[in-house]
Amino acid sequence: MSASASALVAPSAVRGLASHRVVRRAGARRRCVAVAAAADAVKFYKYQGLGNDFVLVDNRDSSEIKLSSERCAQLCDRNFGIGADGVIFAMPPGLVQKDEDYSMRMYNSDGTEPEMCGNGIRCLANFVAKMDGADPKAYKVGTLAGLIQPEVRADGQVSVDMGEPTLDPPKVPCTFEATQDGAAVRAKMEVDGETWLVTAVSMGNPHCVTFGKEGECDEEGIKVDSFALSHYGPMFEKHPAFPAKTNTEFTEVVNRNYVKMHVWERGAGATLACGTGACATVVAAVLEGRTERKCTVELPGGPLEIEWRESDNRVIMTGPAELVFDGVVAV
Ligand SMILES: N[C@@H](CCC[C@H](N)C(=O)O)C(=O)O
Repeated sequence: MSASASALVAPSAVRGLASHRVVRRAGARRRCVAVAAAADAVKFYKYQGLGNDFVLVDNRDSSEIKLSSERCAQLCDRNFGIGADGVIFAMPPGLVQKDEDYSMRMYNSDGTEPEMCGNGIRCLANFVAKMDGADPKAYKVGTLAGLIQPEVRADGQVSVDMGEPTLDPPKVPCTFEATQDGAAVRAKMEVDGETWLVTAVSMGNPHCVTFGKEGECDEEGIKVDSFALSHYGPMFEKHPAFPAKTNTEFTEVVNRNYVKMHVWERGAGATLACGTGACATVVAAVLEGRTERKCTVELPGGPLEIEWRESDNRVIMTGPAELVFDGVVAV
Protein backbone atom coordinates (compact mmCIF):
# COMPACT_ATOMS: atom_id res chain seq x y z
CA MET A 1 0.00 0.00 0.00
CA SER A 2 1.33 3.47 -0.80
CA ALA A 3 -0.22 6.48 0.92
CA SER A 4 0.97 10.08 0.57
CA ALA A 5 0.78 11.55 4.05
CA SER A 6 0.01 15.05 2.76
CA ALA A 7 -1.54 16.21 6.06
CA LEU A 8 1.90 15.87 7.62
CA VAL A 9 3.62 17.94 4.96
CA ALA A 10 4.16 21.65 5.59
CA PRO A 11 2.47 24.03 3.08
CA SER A 12 5.78 24.89 1.35
CA ALA A 13 6.56 21.23 0.88
CA VAL A 14 3.04 20.50 -0.38
CA ARG A 15 3.51 23.24 -2.97
CA GLY A 16 6.91 21.78 -3.82
CA LEU A 17 5.54 18.32 -4.32
CA ALA A 18 2.54 19.56 -6.28
CA SER A 19 4.75 21.56 -8.64
CA HIS A 20 7.06 18.58 -8.90
CA ARG A 21 4.17 16.63 -10.39
CA VAL A 22 3.39 19.56 -12.77
CA VAL A 23 7.05 19.82 -13.77
CA ARG A 24 7.04 16.41 -15.34
CA ARG A 25 4.39 17.66 -17.74
CA ALA A 26 5.47 21.29 -18.07
CA GLY A 27 9.18 21.19 -18.90
CA ALA A 28 12.60 22.25 -17.74
CA ARG A 29 12.10 25.89 -16.68
CA ARG A 30 9.90 24.94 -13.71
CA ARG A 31 11.99 21.91 -12.70
CA CYS A 32 14.50 24.01 -10.68
CA VAL A 33 11.71 25.57 -8.59
CA ALA A 34 10.22 22.16 -7.84
CA VAL A 35 13.49 20.54 -6.78
CA ALA A 36 14.26 23.44 -4.41
CA ALA A 37 10.83 23.27 -2.78
CA ALA A 38 10.84 19.47 -2.53
CA ALA A 39 14.06 19.67 -0.51
CA ASP A 40 11.77 20.63 2.43
CA ALA A 41 10.28 17.13 2.35
CA VAL A 42 11.54 13.59 2.85
CA LYS A 43 10.11 10.29 1.74
CA PHE A 44 9.44 7.84 4.58
CA TYR A 45 8.64 4.14 4.80
CA LYS A 46 6.52 2.95 7.72
CA TYR A 47 7.90 -0.41 8.91
CA GLN A 48 7.09 -2.83 11.71
CA GLY A 49 8.83 -5.81 13.26
CA LEU A 50 6.44 -7.70 15.56
CA GLY A 51 4.47 -4.50 16.07
CA ASN A 52 7.55 -2.50 17.14
CA ASP A 53 7.01 0.20 14.52
CA PHE A 54 9.26 2.74 12.86
CA VAL A 55 9.32 5.60 10.43
CA LEU A 56 12.28 4.69 8.20
CA VAL A 57 13.98 7.52 6.30
CA ASP A 58 16.22 6.83 3.31
CA ASN A 59 19.21 8.96 4.33
CA ARG A 60 21.76 7.04 2.24
CA ASP A 61 22.71 10.07 0.14
CA SER A 62 24.00 12.15 3.06
CA SER A 63 25.85 11.66 6.33
CA GLU A 64 23.74 14.49 7.84
CA ILE A 65 20.57 13.15 9.52
CA LYS A 66 17.66 14.73 7.62
CA LEU A 67 15.23 15.17 10.54
CA SER A 68 15.87 16.82 13.90
CA SER A 69 15.25 14.85 17.10
CA GLU A 70 12.29 17.19 17.88
CA ARG A 71 10.73 16.50 14.45
CA CYS A 72 11.20 12.77 14.99
CA ALA A 73 9.37 12.94 18.32
CA GLN A 74 6.47 14.79 16.58
CA LEU A 75 6.30 12.21 13.80
CA CYS A 76 6.21 9.36 16.34
CA ASP A 77 3.15 10.87 18.05
CA ARG A 78 0.21 8.49 17.48
CA ASN A 79 -2.37 11.31 17.42
CA PHE A 80 -0.56 14.27 15.87
CA GLY A 81 2.03 12.46 13.75
CA ILE A 82 2.51 9.26 11.75
CA GLY A 83 2.72 7.16 14.92
CA ALA A 84 5.78 5.03 15.70
CA ASP A 85 8.08 3.79 18.46
CA GLY A 86 11.04 5.47 16.75
CA VAL A 87 12.60 6.85 13.57
CA ILE A 88 15.28 4.82 11.76
CA PHE A 89 17.74 6.41 9.33
CA ALA A 90 19.36 4.28 6.62
CA MET A 91 22.72 6.08 6.30
CA PRO A 92 25.81 5.79 4.08
CA PRO A 93 28.63 3.47 5.26
CA GLY A 94 31.53 4.62 7.42
CA LEU A 95 30.16 4.92 10.96
CA VAL A 96 32.17 1.97 12.33
CA GLN A 97 34.44 0.80 9.51
CA LYS A 98 35.16 1.58 5.87
CA ASP A 99 33.98 -1.70 4.38
CA GLU A 100 30.48 -1.66 5.89
CA ASP A 101 27.51 -1.56 3.49
CA TYR A 102 25.36 0.96 5.36
CA SER A 103 25.05 2.53 8.73
CA MET A 104 21.99 3.06 10.91
CA ARG A 105 21.03 5.82 13.33
CA MET A 106 17.81 6.05 15.29
CA TYR A 107 15.71 8.29 17.51
CA ASN A 108 13.32 6.91 20.13
CA SER A 109 9.77 8.31 20.18
CA ASP A 110 10.83 10.83 22.87
CA GLY A 111 13.62 12.17 20.62
CA THR A 112 16.55 10.54 22.46
CA GLU A 113 19.14 8.62 20.46
CA PRO A 114 19.87 4.99 21.46
CA GLU A 115 22.91 3.00 20.33
CA MET A 116 21.01 0.13 18.72
CA CYS A 117 17.60 -1.25 17.80
CA GLY A 118 17.15 -4.95 17.06
CA ASN A 119 13.72 -4.81 15.41
CA GLY A 120 14.79 -1.63 13.61
CA ILE A 121 17.84 -3.25 12.02
CA ARG A 122 15.66 -6.07 10.63
CA CYS A 123 13.44 -3.38 9.07
CA LEU A 124 16.48 -1.59 7.65
CA ALA A 125 17.78 -4.86 6.14
CA ASN A 126 14.37 -5.55 4.55
CA PHE A 127 14.35 -1.98 3.17
CA VAL A 128 17.85 -2.05 1.61
CA ALA A 129 17.25 -5.57 0.24
CA LYS A 130 14.13 -4.27 -1.55
CA MET A 131 16.01 -1.21 -2.84
CA ASP A 132 19.16 -3.10 -3.92
CA GLY A 133 17.29 -6.04 -5.40
CA ALA A 134 20.43 -8.14 -5.93
CA ASP A 135 21.77 -11.08 -3.89
CA PRO A 136 23.47 -11.67 -1.49
CA LYS A 137 21.20 -9.99 1.02
CA ALA A 138 23.66 -10.07 3.89
CA TYR A 139 24.88 -6.70 5.14
CA LYS A 140 27.44 -5.15 7.43
CA VAL A 141 25.74 -2.23 9.18
CA GLY A 142 27.59 0.30 11.33
CA THR A 143 25.67 1.41 14.45
CA LEU A 144 26.56 3.36 17.60
CA ALA A 145 26.79 -0.12 19.22
CA GLY A 146 29.35 -1.35 16.67
CA LEU A 147 29.06 -3.50 13.54
CA ILE A 148 25.81 -5.52 13.28
CA GLN A 149 25.22 -8.07 10.51
CA PRO A 150 21.66 -8.75 9.28
CA GLU A 151 20.77 -11.19 6.51
CA VAL A 152 17.41 -11.33 4.72
CA ARG A 153 16.69 -15.04 4.26
CA ALA A 154 14.87 -16.63 1.32
CA ASP A 155 11.77 -17.14 3.53
CA GLY A 156 11.66 -13.38 4.24
CA GLN A 157 12.74 -13.68 7.88
CA VAL A 158 15.73 -11.58 8.89
CA SER A 159 18.51 -13.21 10.88
CA VAL A 160 20.87 -10.81 12.67
CA ASP A 161 24.29 -11.36 14.20
CA MET A 162 23.88 -8.95 17.10
CA GLY A 163 27.45 -9.33 18.37
CA GLU A 164 28.57 -10.18 21.89
CA PRO A 165 26.69 -9.04 24.99
CA THR A 166 28.52 -6.73 27.40
CA LEU A 167 28.22 -7.82 31.03
CA ASP A 168 30.86 -5.77 32.89
CA PRO A 169 28.61 -3.55 35.10
CA PRO A 170 30.34 -0.16 34.45
CA LYS A 171 30.08 -0.82 30.71
CA VAL A 172 26.33 -1.68 30.73
CA PRO A 173 26.29 0.96 32.38
CA CYS A 174 24.98 0.17 35.88
CA THR A 175 26.24 0.73 39.41
CA PHE A 176 25.94 -2.89 40.67
CA GLU A 177 28.96 -4.89 41.82
CA ALA A 178 29.59 -7.99 39.70
CA THR A 179 28.01 -11.01 41.41
CA GLN A 180 28.89 -13.85 38.98
CA ASP A 181 31.78 -14.16 36.47
CA GLY A 182 32.16 -10.40 36.07
CA ALA A 183 28.41 -9.81 35.56
CA ALA A 184 25.62 -8.35 37.73
CA VAL A 185 23.36 -11.43 37.97
CA ARG A 186 20.35 -11.48 40.34
CA ALA A 187 21.53 -8.13 41.74
CA LYS A 188 19.24 -6.57 44.35
CA MET A 189 17.45 -3.39 43.26
CA GLU A 190 14.94 -1.41 45.36
CA VAL A 191 11.89 -0.37 43.34
CA ASP A 192 8.63 0.95 44.79
CA GLY A 193 9.69 -0.06 48.32
CA GLU A 194 10.44 -3.68 47.41
CA THR A 195 13.56 -5.65 46.47
CA TRP A 196 13.73 -6.98 42.90
CA LEU A 197 16.37 -9.32 41.51
CA VAL A 198 17.79 -8.06 38.21
CA THR A 199 20.46 -9.07 35.70
CA ALA A 200 22.15 -6.25 33.77
CA VAL A 201 23.08 -6.81 30.10
CA SER A 202 24.15 -4.44 27.34
CA MET A 203 23.44 -5.34 23.71
CA GLY A 204 25.05 -2.00 22.82
CA ASN A 205 22.14 -0.42 24.72
CA PRO A 206 21.37 -1.06 28.41
CA HIS A 207 18.92 -3.70 29.61
CA CYS A 208 17.67 -4.68 33.05
CA VAL A 209 16.14 -8.17 32.96
CA THR A 210 14.00 -9.30 35.89
CA PHE A 211 12.14 -12.49 36.73
CA GLY A 212 10.56 -10.89 39.80
CA LYS A 213 10.90 -9.69 43.38
CA GLU A 214 13.17 -11.33 45.94
CA GLY A 215 11.25 -14.17 47.58
CA GLU A 216 8.68 -14.24 44.76
CA CYS A 217 11.21 -14.80 42.01
CA ASP A 218 10.57 -18.54 41.59
CA GLU A 219 11.30 -20.80 38.61
CA GLU A 220 8.39 -19.42 36.56
CA GLY A 221 9.26 -15.74 37.03
CA ILE A 222 6.66 -12.98 36.51
CA LYS A 223 3.13 -13.70 35.30
CA VAL A 224 3.49 -11.18 32.51
CA ASP A 225 -0.13 -11.17 31.28
CA SER A 226 -1.34 -9.69 34.59
CA PHE A 227 1.77 -7.59 35.29
CA ALA A 228 1.32 -3.82 35.92
CA LEU A 229 3.84 -2.76 33.23
CA SER A 230 2.96 0.94 33.08
CA HIS A 231 3.17 1.23 36.88
CA TYR A 232 6.62 -0.35 37.28
CA GLY A 233 8.16 0.40 33.86
CA PRO A 234 8.97 4.11 34.40
CA MET A 235 10.50 3.42 37.85
CA PHE A 236 12.91 0.89 36.35
CA GLU A 237 13.68 3.11 33.33
CA LYS A 238 14.80 6.04 35.53
CA HIS A 239 16.35 4.03 38.38
CA PRO A 240 19.65 5.59 39.59
CA ALA A 241 21.37 2.17 39.29
CA PHE A 242 21.30 2.74 35.50
CA PRO A 243 22.92 6.16 34.88
CA ALA A 244 22.07 6.15 31.13
CA LYS A 245 18.51 4.94 32.00
CA THR A 246 17.49 1.45 30.93
CA ASN A 247 15.17 -0.76 28.92
CA THR A 248 13.52 -3.33 31.23
CA GLU A 249 12.37 -6.85 30.40
CA PHE A 250 9.79 -8.45 32.74
CA THR A 251 10.02 -12.16 32.07
CA GLU A 252 8.13 -15.41 32.64
CA VAL A 253 9.76 -18.80 32.03
CA VAL A 254 7.45 -21.26 30.25
CA ASN A 255 10.11 -23.95 29.79
CA ARG A 256 13.87 -24.15 29.17
CA ASN A 257 13.44 -23.17 25.51
CA TYR A 258 10.53 -20.70 25.76
CA VAL A 259 9.99 -17.47 27.71
CA LYS A 260 7.34 -14.73 27.63
CA MET A 261 8.57 -11.17 28.01
CA HIS A 262 6.91 -7.75 28.30
CA VAL A 263 9.16 -4.75 27.77
CA TRP A 264 9.28 -1.15 28.97
CA GLU A 265 11.65 0.66 26.63
CA ARG A 266 13.88 3.58 27.49
CA GLY A 267 12.59 6.59 25.58
CA ALA A 268 9.52 4.81 24.19
CA GLY A 269 7.61 3.14 27.07
CA ALA A 270 5.59 -0.03 26.53
CA THR A 271 6.17 -1.46 23.04
CA LEU A 272 4.93 -4.67 21.44
CA ALA A 273 8.45 -6.04 20.98
CA CYS A 274 12.13 -5.25 21.54
CA GLY A 275 14.85 -7.12 19.63
CA THR A 276 17.81 -6.09 21.76
CA GLY A 277 15.57 -6.77 24.79
CA ALA A 278 14.80 -10.32 23.62
CA CYS A 279 18.55 -10.96 23.17
CA ALA A 280 19.33 -9.54 26.64
CA THR A 281 16.54 -11.67 28.13
CA VAL A 282 18.03 -14.93 26.83
CA VAL A 283 21.53 -13.91 27.98
CA ALA A 284 20.14 -13.15 31.47
CA ALA A 285 18.05 -16.35 31.55
CA VAL A 286 21.14 -18.44 30.68
CA LEU A 287 23.27 -16.65 33.29
CA GLU A 288 20.54 -17.31 35.90
CA GLY A 289 20.40 -20.98 34.83
CA ARG A 290 16.76 -20.72 33.74
CA THR A 291 16.93 -21.58 30.02
CA GLU A 292 19.07 -23.13 27.32
CA ARG A 293 21.05 -20.88 24.95
CA LYS A 294 18.52 -21.38 22.14
CA CYS A 295 15.18 -19.96 23.14
CA THR A 296 11.93 -18.54 21.76
CA VAL A 297 10.99 -15.19 23.28
CA GLU A 298 7.25 -14.55 23.02
CA LEU A 299 6.47 -10.82 23.02
CA PRO A 300 3.05 -9.13 22.82
CA GLY A 301 3.70 -8.63 19.06
CA GLY A 302 4.84 -12.22 18.41
CA PRO A 303 7.87 -14.53 18.78
CA LEU A 304 11.58 -13.96 18.19
CA GLU A 305 14.08 -16.82 17.94
CA ILE A 306 17.26 -16.11 19.92
CA GLU A 307 20.48 -18.06 20.24
CA TRP A 308 23.41 -17.06 22.46
CA ARG A 309 26.12 -19.14 20.75
CA GLU A 310 28.55 -20.93 23.02
CA SER A 311 31.15 -21.25 20.22
CA ASP A 312 31.81 -17.52 19.78
CA ASN A 313 29.71 -15.74 22.46
CA ARG A 314 27.62 -13.97 19.78
CA VAL A 315 23.84 -13.52 19.93
CA ILE A 316 21.74 -14.36 16.85
CA MET A 317 18.21 -12.98 16.55
CA THR A 318 15.71 -14.12 13.88
CA GLY A 319 12.33 -12.57 13.17
CA PRO A 320 10.13 -10.73 10.66
CA ALA A 321 10.15 -7.18 9.26
CA GLU A 322 7.41 -5.70 7.10
CA LEU A 323 6.75 -2.54 5.08
CA VAL A 324 3.33 -1.13 6.04
CA PHE A 325 3.02 2.01 3.87
CA ASP A 326 5.07 4.90 2.56
CA GLY A 327 4.58 8.62 2.27
CA VAL A 328 6.18 12.06 2.36
CA VAL A 329 6.68 14.44 5.30
CA ALA A 330 7.99 17.94 5.73
CA VAL A 331 11.43 18.28 7.26
N1 LIG B 1 12.93 -1.47 20.16
C1 LIG B 1 14.32 -1.57 20.01
C2 LIG B 1 15.19 -0.81 20.98
C3 LIG B 1 15.12 0.69 20.72
C4 LIG B 1 16.07 1.50 21.56
C5 LIG B 1 15.74 1.52 23.03
N2 LIG B 1 14.46 2.11 23.31
C6 LIG B 1 16.84 2.24 23.80
O1 LIG B 1 16.69 3.43 24.14
O2 LIG B 1 17.88 1.62 24.06
C7 LIG B 1 14.79 -2.98 19.71
O3 LIG B 1 14.05 -3.69 19.00
O4 LIG B 1 15.90 -3.35 20.09
